Formats: sequence, structure tokens, C-alpha cells
Amino acid sequence: HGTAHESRDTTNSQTAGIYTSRQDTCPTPAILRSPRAQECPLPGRLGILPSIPSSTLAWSQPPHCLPPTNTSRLDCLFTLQSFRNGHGTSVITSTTTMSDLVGAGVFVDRPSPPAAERRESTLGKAYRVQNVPGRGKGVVAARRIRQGEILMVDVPAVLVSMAVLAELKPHLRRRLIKRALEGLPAETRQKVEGLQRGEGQGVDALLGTNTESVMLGEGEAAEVHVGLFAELARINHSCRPNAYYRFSQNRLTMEVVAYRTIEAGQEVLMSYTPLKMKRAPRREYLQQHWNFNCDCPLCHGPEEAAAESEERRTHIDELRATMQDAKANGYFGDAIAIAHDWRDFCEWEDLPLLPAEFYDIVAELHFLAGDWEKAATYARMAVDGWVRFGSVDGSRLERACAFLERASARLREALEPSYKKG
Ligand SMILES: C[S@@+](CC[C@H](N)C(=O)[O-])C[C@H]1O[C@@H](n2cnc3c(N)ncnc32)[C@H](O)[C@@H]1O
Repeated sequence: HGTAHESRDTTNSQTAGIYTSRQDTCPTPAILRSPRAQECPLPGRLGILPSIPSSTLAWSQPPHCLPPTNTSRLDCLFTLQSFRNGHGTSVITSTTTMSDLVGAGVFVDRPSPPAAERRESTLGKAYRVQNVPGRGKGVVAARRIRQGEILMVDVPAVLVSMAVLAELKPHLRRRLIKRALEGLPAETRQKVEGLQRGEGQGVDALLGTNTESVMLGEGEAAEVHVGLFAELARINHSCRPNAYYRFSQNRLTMEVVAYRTIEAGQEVLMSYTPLKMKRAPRREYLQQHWNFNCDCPLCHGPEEAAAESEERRTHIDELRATMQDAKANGYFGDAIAIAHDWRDFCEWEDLPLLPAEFYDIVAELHFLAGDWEKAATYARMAVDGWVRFGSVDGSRLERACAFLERASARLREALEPSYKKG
């Protein structure tokens, strides 16, 4: 929930061209501005800069690279103005991470899945940004939003590696981010500049209150990045949220999903803190990092109800951990029973799981337990669930389909012992 990000399905990635960037090749001197980066031959991973493998797309300006601080990485600012129909994006990251993104086809525009298209065209836009008393601007439902519906799809105006942010002196950091913003198309830049500012100088004030962290990169090389998503940045906080976000590295996209039905006119709210955080530290964190005093029911409502909610959230966490333990130790029947308790507690706390998420888990547990029939039944329901609430990242659906095939094949084998022979 909340900060969950989906892992990338590498089997589906378009690998053409990417690994060339990892060879020990010298960079084109004109592209690399830093005098040190022009030394040749370059060590291991500093290789040539990733380029987008398509004739219609190219970086809008030569990547701007920072002087390397060590021999194992090179960080650059990459700007692509045409990204997602002219929204544009500026990414400051290592050449290794950028190669992974390019290789996965992140920068190639693909049509959204039919479910998302249908929703927009028949039901209309789900939300509008407007003033909300006491909270500046906020996101309000423009129509009824159903439970599980993806109500917002946003892409980053800027994405910066945390390692780069930590390494740079403040004035250099601000200069680099400014450069990243200046490279964006005018409309996106204006939208970003219109966002609410927190404390701090220049662009620091902008990043401080309008960013989310996401993971980018493959396996051990995955790194925390800070993303400025200009639509998402308008969503206010509640400790009892009615929506959450999930990030797709595959599509470089943030999706906001409704936990429950949100009626027209109601504000869309997500939690800026982990849901299991206790009241006192949570309030302090919101005050310190986000500069506001939370007035949600869990912070200001009756103590007793807040304590009960805290207990349930702790229990939800424990149930998930116990379920994973049971699975790891081969107690699949127990794990299935705990999974049901877990789902019930999430619902009780008004933070329901997506049906497809639950079915995915239970299907796998039945499979491990050797009950092919139940595995196939749940796998089928998972597939239906992912189709119905189609994410822009199709990898969950693809995985569910592949799993359904495996479970169905096992079931057929079990039902027809002669199946294999004939
Ligand atoms: C990501 S922005 C949200 C959008 C912002 N309200 C705006 O006008 O653009 C985060 C800032 O919104 C305000 N905010 C968010 N949730 C709030 C809440 N529950 N109560 C009061 N202010 C809130 C705080 O000033 C916070 O630093």
C-alpha cells in the first residue's frame, strides 16, 4: 500500500541497444562537458550515454553530465520534451539506471490499455483541482469514483536520484534542478511553478513539499529517486485516506487508486506517512516535513476509536508477516487461512486490498499446496480483476495470465492422467 512500487517484468523488456552503454567506450566529448569525463579510456560502467532506440525520439538536448565523483558511475540530466504526448520529463540519474529505463522501453509511447480508455471516454475525468478550505488546493472527485478505480495517471516532470541530491552542494543542486525544469515544455514548467511551495530556497521549496520517492533501476542497482509529479502533488493528506498511489517503473507512471467509493464533491486524500505509524510520531512528522497540523479524524477524533484503528493496523502488518512466514516454511494451508484474515482486517480498517491482489496471493498458495483446481479458480479471478481495473502497467496482468496457464496445465494433467502421453 501507499509507497508500493511494482517490480519490473524484465522478460518483457525491449533490450535492443541498451547494453552498449555499459561497454568501455569513450563518451562523445561534445556531449560530456566535464573535463574529467573526457578522459579516455573510461572505466567500466561509465560507457557511452544511453540513446533512445527509435528514429522518432531523441533527447531534446545533449545530456548534461556531472563531474564523476568516483569511477563507478556517471550521473547526467536527460530531458525528453516529447515524453507522453508533450508532457515532457527531465531525469537526473546514473547512466546505468538510464540504460535500464531506455532498455525497458519506458520512453516509447504505447497506447493505454482499453479499460483506462473506456473509463475516460464514457465516464469523463474523475477529478478536478480546486481550493479546499484550510489546505490550499486539493483534488476533488468530479464524479462518483468506484472502489479500485484508477482515478489519476501522472508522469514525472522531474526525477532525481537521491544519491545525486545527497552528493551535491546546495547551490549546485539548485542549479541542476533549475536546469532540469527549464528543459521542460512551457505548459509543464508553468504547472510545476504554480505548485505550492514549502520552506527552503528556490527550487528546494518546490521539491520539499511536492515530491514522492520511487525506486528506479534493476536488482541490486535499484536506487531511490525523488519524483515531482505535478498532478499527484495536489493531493492532500489524511491518516484515513480514501486513495493510494502505485508507481510503475515500466511506464514511469504514477497511478492513484481509490480504496473505496468516493462520491462526487468529496476530496481525494492519501496518506503521506506509512499507515502503521502511531499517532504522536505521525503528527510530529507531518508538522516537521510537511508543515501542517493534521486535522483528520484519527488525529482529532475520539481517543478510543483512534487506538482501535492503530491496533488493527498493527495487526494487519503482523498478519501479512505471519502469512509470509507460513508460506516460507511450507505451511500453505495456514498461510491461506491467514491471508483471509488479513483481507478481512484490511476491509474492517477501510483499507481494502484490490481483489486481484488478494486472488494473486491465494492462487499461488493453493498452487504451492498442490490444489490445482483452487489455484486455477483464483488465478482466473485474478486475471479478471486485473483486466477490469486495468493498470497502465500491463505486467501484473501478464503475470496473472502466465500463472493461470501454469495452474490450468497442472489441473488438466491431474484430471487426465493420459494427457501427457497423448
Ligand atoms: C503535496 S502538497 C498538497 C497540495 C497543496 N495543498 C497545494 O495547494 O498544492 C502538500 C501540502 O499541502 C498541505 N496539506 C496537505 N494535506 C493537508 C492537510 N490534511 N491539512 C492541511 N494542509 C495540508 C500542506 O501545506 C502540505 O505541505
